[in-house]
This record gives sequence, structure tokens and C-alpha cells, in this order.
Amino acid sequence: MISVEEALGHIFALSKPLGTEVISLAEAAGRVLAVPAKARRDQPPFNASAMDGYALKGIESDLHAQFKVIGESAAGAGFQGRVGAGQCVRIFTGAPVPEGTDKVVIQENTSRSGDTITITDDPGQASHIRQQGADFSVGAEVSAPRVLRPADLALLAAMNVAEVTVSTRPQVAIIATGNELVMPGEEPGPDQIVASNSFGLKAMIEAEGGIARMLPIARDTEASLKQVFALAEGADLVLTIGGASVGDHDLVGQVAADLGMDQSFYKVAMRPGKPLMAGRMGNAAMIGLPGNPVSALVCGQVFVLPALRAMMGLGQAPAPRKTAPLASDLPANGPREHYMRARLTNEGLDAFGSQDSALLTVLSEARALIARPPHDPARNAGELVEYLPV
Ligand SMILES: Nc1nc2c(c(=O)[nH]1)N[C@H]1C(S)=C(S)[C@@H](COP(=O)(O)OP(=O)(O)OC[C@H]3O[C@@H](n4cnc5c(N)ncnc54)[C@H](O)[C@@H]3O)O[C@H]1N2
Ligand code: MOO
Repeated sequence: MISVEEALGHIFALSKPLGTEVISLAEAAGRVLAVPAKARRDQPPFNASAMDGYALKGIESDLHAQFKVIGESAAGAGFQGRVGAGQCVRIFTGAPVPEGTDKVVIQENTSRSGDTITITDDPGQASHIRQQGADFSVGAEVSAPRVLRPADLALLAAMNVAEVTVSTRPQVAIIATGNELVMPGEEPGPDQIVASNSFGLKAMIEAEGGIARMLPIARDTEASLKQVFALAEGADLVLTIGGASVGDHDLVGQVAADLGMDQSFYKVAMRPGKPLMAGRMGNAAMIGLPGNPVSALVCGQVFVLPALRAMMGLGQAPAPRKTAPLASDLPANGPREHYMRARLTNEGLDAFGSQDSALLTVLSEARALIARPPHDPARNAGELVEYLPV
């Protein structure tokens, strides 16, 4: 059995960055910017007023000084002309600051009578002017790779970047296997259960930026598995669920090998998730996930999501970890890396009493997977440990 780290290394070797595509900014939320984008203008593009008030010469802005209002500068329609001594221009937030002025006195500090204003309160030192290019200048870069967040999209729009080059979304085919499975909504027979793992994995993949395709459930026969594998054609990543262990009906590894899968590894020293396999199948990476629901979803966090991020050009990094204190004691760990389902309370990480890899109720309540290294000694409440947020 290989370690989680070694298995992840193999999976990264199978997960090369895919291509790129150019899309409109409105479609780009959550996508991975693949090529740096450059500002096509300054922002603000001119010295702009930060307040509603009067633009004038700062040197003249004494308390009780009076000015003649000679025009108006509004956002989108600036004042054309020069402002001379003793003159001012009515100005609004976002409007260009007229030539000859270098200060905006806010209107609360003035009184107006006809075309004359008087400064009635100390206008202070602030100019209330945003200098041209204060936010960014033409040519400024939004670096890549990065996942485009709402603020990035707003920034790119302000830069007048209407289209961006992003990484292609990985296509992931999901194949649930097993004679016992029916789809939600169907009527299970007496020995059957409802397929659940595909739904959790699909959600996980889509939240990360992949496109998940749920294929029909494959039965535990060579013919059925081959038929469904054929439907995965075109996928960048083929995920199977179940049939990975050593039972008589666990045929996934055998059938995948018959179809030419070049296996990178089988079995990882982790809990849950031991019977994990991966390899290359034609142009696609293949990851064979264990059938137990928690095992499949934990392997999704630990292996599938990092693989997707690598395919989207985000580099080869394990699932991000955080650190928190334990809220309760933990017994010593065995020989496999253990991802313990835990609550995240104000006191810290509180591992669930039952860590059975069949319990979806526990996983659904969990907000953390405490990552215990192999042979980690017993830990006391208060000790800092690493966990994966889920
Ligand atoms: N003799 C041994 N038996 C088992 C071993 C072992 O090392 N030696 N490993 C155990 C571990 S650990 C796991 S995990 C499971 C994994 O087995 P498989 O990947 O072959 O999975 P299945 O046997 O097909 O299913 C296991 C369990 O999960 C349910 N299942 C399967 N697919 C789904 C699905 N899409 N949605 C919901 N539930 C699913 C299935 O009905 C079984 O209950 O093997 C242990 N055995
Ligand atoms: O390791 Mo299996 O994946 O726990 O139930």
C-alpha cells in the first residue's frame, strides 16, 4: 500500500493542465483565469471628485471665503473651461475635476445664495479628489492563474476587459457500479439501496469548476461495466464508484484493465478510502473510488478536487488544510492516514464517536476531516491538529 502523498503524486501525473478558451466576462464567475489580463485604461480615467460639493482652488478655501459658481461638473458630463480666482464649479461625486481646481469643498461646509457660495465650516485638509490612475493604470495586470471571484470580475470590467482567457472546465464522467443500486425516486427492491455517492461527487466537482456527467448505473457484470465505460468517451476524468475491493463482484479494476487502463496504483494507506485505484485510460485519467459513501466523498476531497485544480492549471497542491485545537481527546491512530469526521465547535474539533465509512448522516453534520498521520499517538483536548474543511 502506498501513502496518500504518493498516491496524490501519481494522480497529479495523470492530471495535466487542459486547454484554454476565450469567454465573455459575464460568463467568467468561478472560472480559472489562464492568461494575465491587462487594464486597457486608467481608473479613474481623470482626476475625479470623491464628494458632492464645489471644486475650487485649495489655496483660496479659507473659512468665510466666497466664490462665484460658474458651471457644473456631473458624472458623465464634465465642466468645459478653466476656473479662475474667486470662482468655483458645482461638482458631484465621480465627476471630472475642472481645470484650475485642486480641491472639493463638500456642500455641507458651504451655504449658497444664487450664484455665490460661502465656506461656512472649516473645509479641512482633504482634497476630496481621487487622482487619475489611483486604482490602476493602463497596463496593470490581473495575474494568472486565479479563480475569478466577484471582485476580480468587477475589476476586469473596470479595466474594460470584456473577454478573458480561462482554463477549460474538466469533463468528469461519474459511473456508479453495483447490482444493489437504484436512482433516487425509483422503487428499490428488497436487497437494494439508493445510489447516493454520485450526487455528492457531482456537487463537489461542479463547485470546483468541473462539468460532471452522471452515467447510467453499471451492473456488476463485465458487459454492463464495458457498456457504461464506453459512454464516458470524451471525458477528461472517469470516476467509478464501488466495485474496487476484493469481493467476487468487485470487477472495476479487471474491466478497466481489459479496456486498456494503465494502472498507476491500487490501495492507499488511508482511512476511509483504502481500495482506491487510479490510472490512465486513453486520453482520460481514471480514478476508481471505493463504494462506501464516506470513503467515496473523502477520496473526492483528497484526490479528485486536487486533480481538477491541476487540470485547470492551478498547480499541484494537496487539499488545503487548516489548524485548530481538539475539543476532545483522540485515541492513537493505526497504520493508515485517518480522515476523522468532526464538528467544528467554539472549543475546537470534536470528532464523532462513530467513524464508520457508511454513515452519511455523520458526514453531513461534519465540517472538518481531522487529518491524522499514520501511527499518530493519542492526542489530548487542546492540542493543535490539522484538518480539511468540508
Ligand atoms: N475482505 C475485504 N473486504 C473489504 C475491504 C478489504 O480490504 N477486504 N475493504 C473495505 C473497504 S475499506 C471498503 S471502502 C469497501 C469498498 O468496497 P468497494 O469499493 O468494492 O465498494 P462496494 O463493495 O461496491 O460497496 C461498498 C458499500 O458501498 C455501497 N455503495 C456502493 N456504491 C454506492 C453508491 N454509488 N451510492 C451509495 N452506496 C454505494 C455498497 O452498497 C456497499 O454497501 O470494501 C470493504 N470490504
Ligand atoms: O477504507 Mo473503506 O474506504 O473505510 O470503508
